Amino acid sequence: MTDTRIDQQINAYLVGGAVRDQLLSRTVVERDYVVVGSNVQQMLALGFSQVGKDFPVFLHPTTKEEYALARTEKKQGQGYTGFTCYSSPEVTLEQDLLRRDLTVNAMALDNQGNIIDPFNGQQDLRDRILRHVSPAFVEDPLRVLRVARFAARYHYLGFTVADETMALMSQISNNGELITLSGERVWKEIANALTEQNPEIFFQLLHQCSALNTIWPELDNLWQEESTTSNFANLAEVALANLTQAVKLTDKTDIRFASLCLAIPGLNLAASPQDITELASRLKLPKQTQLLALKATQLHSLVTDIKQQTPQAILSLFDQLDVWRKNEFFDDFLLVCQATAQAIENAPDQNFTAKDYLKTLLKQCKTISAQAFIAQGLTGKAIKSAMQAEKLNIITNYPFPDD
Ligand SMILES: Nc1ccn([C@@H]2O[C@H](COP(=O)(O)OP(=O)(O)OP(=O)(O)O)[C@@H](O)[C@H]2O)c(=O)n1
Repeated sequence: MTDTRIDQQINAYLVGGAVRDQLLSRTVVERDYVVVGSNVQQMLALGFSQVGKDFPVFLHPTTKEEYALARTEKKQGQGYTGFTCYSSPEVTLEQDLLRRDLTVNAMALDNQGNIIDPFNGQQDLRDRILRHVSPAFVEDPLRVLRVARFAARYHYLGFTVADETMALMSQISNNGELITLSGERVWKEIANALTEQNPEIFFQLLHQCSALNTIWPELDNLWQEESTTSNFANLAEVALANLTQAVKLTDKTDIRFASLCLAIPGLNLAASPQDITELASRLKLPKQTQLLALKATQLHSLVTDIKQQTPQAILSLFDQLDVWRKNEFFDDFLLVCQATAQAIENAPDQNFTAKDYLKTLLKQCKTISAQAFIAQGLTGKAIKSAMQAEKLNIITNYPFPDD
């Protein structure tokens, strides 16, 4: 509910993603406003609370939506943080829109429903083009990742990046500006891109403009690595096919991320878990994301070659995945294996029997409880040994079914 008394006293415009998504008939998740002709004192007097520390952003007293004073930005130092913001009642709406990244993000809507569109964002929306607003685009290297992310999000609508914008993205990347982005920022963009409908577009574009080379060189190298399967020209195609299949199977970022990791040869070896750890510290991966990528790269081949596994190897797989305590983690691990297996076979709808087999086995193994052995008088380590033996027995008596 908006408070009309407050809204009548300021000159506010809906801006950015909300206008863009409204025009695309997509659900608007967040509404941001720009306020023209006001100042900090007036906003506070109207009951807004200030939240921005680098520039004046306020929360509306009733809706809690974000209202920022119109501002200009000027690049000072290197990288993402080197900006000076200037806000004053004289800064116009057009000046505020000019500092923005893409024309489709640089439109405003007034409270009468009029669209203010000085950079032809509506035309670019109709033409399905992501185009930068001004040469100042290059002042913020994060925009390289943002544009790739928007391209991934709107790919299903036919959006592409304008050639001249791609040229600026390459320029930023080749000038080494991406190094100034913190691991956290980069991971945030990657994680967001992974939630989109076509995240493979994000990585493809970042490769094309030479950004991937800096932010995730191990993945970028795959474009040079030949694939051993005839379905794919190089390992990058394998990685992106894994990801595309993972997207079909799940919304979970961790699974989608791990499916990409499986195509990276260095990470694929059980003997080199430190590779993931190194990647994790560089990209500031959340613990769970790291753990799934690590376990999936180390252990997925046991599932791919399930027919060759001894009962001991299967039990060891269960133990290493801590399946006795972590149901959901095991399910996630199996989905990573499934995505890769189906992608490699180029059979997205094929049954992944290894998953059903392992889940059934696990269910049976979980019926074994310590109680029965305690009742037999066993104590301490003997209980654990007896339980392991019983689990092995179950696995031995339930081999993987022949085709
Ligand atoms: N590096 C950035 C970040 C933001 N913006 C501008 O600030 C607006 C709001 O930013 P944000 O909320 O991050 O993006 P949205 O466009 O709302 O996108 P999303 O749907 O992902 O939230 C953008 O539309 C854009 O006009 C920008 O120009 N450059």
